[in-house]
Amino acid sequence: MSFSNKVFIVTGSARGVGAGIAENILQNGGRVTISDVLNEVGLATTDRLAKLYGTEKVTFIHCDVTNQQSFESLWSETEKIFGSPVQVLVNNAGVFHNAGWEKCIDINLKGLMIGNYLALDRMGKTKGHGLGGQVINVASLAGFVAGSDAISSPYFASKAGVISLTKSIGNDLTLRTEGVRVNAICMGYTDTGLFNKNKQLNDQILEEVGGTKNLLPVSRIVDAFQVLMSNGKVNGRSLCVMANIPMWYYPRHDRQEIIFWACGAKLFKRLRPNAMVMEPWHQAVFFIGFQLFLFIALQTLWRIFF
Ligand SMILES: NC(=O)C1=CN([C@@H]2O[C@H](COP(=O)(O)OP(=O)(O)OC[C@H]3O[C@@H](n4cnc5c(N)ncnc54)[C@H](O)[C@@H]3O)[C@@H](O)[C@H]2O)C=CC1
Ligand SMILES: CCCCCC(=O)/C=C/C=C\C/C=C\C/C=C\CCCC(=O)O
Repeated sequence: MSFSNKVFIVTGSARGVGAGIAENILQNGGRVTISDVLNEVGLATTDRLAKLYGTEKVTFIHCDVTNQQSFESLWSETEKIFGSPVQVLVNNAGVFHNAGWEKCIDINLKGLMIGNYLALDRMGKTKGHGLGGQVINVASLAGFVAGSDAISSPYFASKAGVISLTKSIGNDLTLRTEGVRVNAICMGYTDTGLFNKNKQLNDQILEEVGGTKNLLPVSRIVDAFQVLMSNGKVNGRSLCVMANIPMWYYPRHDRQEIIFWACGAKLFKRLRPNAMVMEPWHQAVFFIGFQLFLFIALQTLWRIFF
C-alpha cells in the first residue's frame, strides 16, 4: 500500500514493534515521527532510517505518552517539521507489569487514552484539521484472557482497557462526526526487546508457547498494521495475530453475548424459580444444550429440504 507522503506518528518507536512499523511506513512512501522516552536509541533508529529513506522523511521527537503536554507538542512539532497534518497515530508505547503496576496502567492505558483524545481533537471534523484519519492502538491477546498471577494482572488489565476503549471510541457516531477510525492490534508473544529483557519471564513464556518458532516476528505485526491501513472500512475492531495461523478479527458482539446469557438466566428461572444465581456449571449445561439444539434443528431442516 502506498502512503504517498502521508504523515504518521508512532509512539514508543525507538525499537521493537514501533520501529518495525515506522520502517514500513517509510518503505511505503510515508513520513514518520519516531518518538520515545529513550532519546539515544530513538535517535540511532532515526539516523539509520534517515540514511535509508531520506532525512526529510523521518524525525525523532522525545515524548512521554503519559504527559499531555509532551504528547501535544509531539503532534504540533510533527506538523511543523513536515508541513502537513498528521493523518495516522499508532499508539504503540507500552511496558510490562515489571515496570510497576501504576506505571503499567499509566503508560499502557492512560497514555494511550491521551493519544486517542488528542487524535480526535486534531484530526477530527469538529475541532481539528477535518481530514479525518486513523488511530491504531497496539493492545495484546493478553487483553482477552486472564493473567496467570496477581503480579502480571496490571498488564492484562491495561490491555483489556485498550481493547474496550478501542471498541467504544471506534463507533459509527465518531466516524460520522469526526471521520476518524480507531482499531487495535492484538498480538501474541512477539520477539522484541521488551520480551527478551527479562530472562525469567522469557524462559517461562517460551515454555508456554512451545519454543521460539511460536514467537511472532515483528514483521507479522507490521503485516497487521498494513491490513488495518488498507482496509478502509473496519472500525472499533481488534485484529488478532497469532503465530503460524492467519490473522482474524475478534467478533464485536458484546451485546449479543449479554443477551445470550440473559436468555440462559431466564430459562434457568423457569427451572429453578427461587435460585439466586446461575452458577458456571449451569451456564455450561445451557451452552452445551444450546449447541445440541442448534445441531438437531439444522439436521431436521436439512432432512426436510434436501
Ligand atoms: N513483545 C510482546 O510479546 C508483545 C508486545 N505487545 C505490545 O506491543 C507494544 C510494543 O512492545 P515491544 O516492541 O515488544 O516493546 P519495546 O520495549 O521494544 O518497545 C516499547 C517502547 O515503548 C517505549 N516507552 C515506554 N514507556 C514510554 C512512555 N512513557 N512514553 C513513550 N514511550 C515509552 C519504550 O522506551 C520502548 O522503546 C507494547 O504496547 C506491548 O505491550 C503486545 C503483545 C505482545
Ligand atoms: C506476562 C506478560 C507478557 C505479555 C506479553 C503479551 O502481551 C503477550 C500476550 C500473549 C498472549 C496472552 C496470553 C494468552 C493468550 C492465549 C493464547 C496465545 C497464544 C500465543 C500465540 O499463539 O501467539
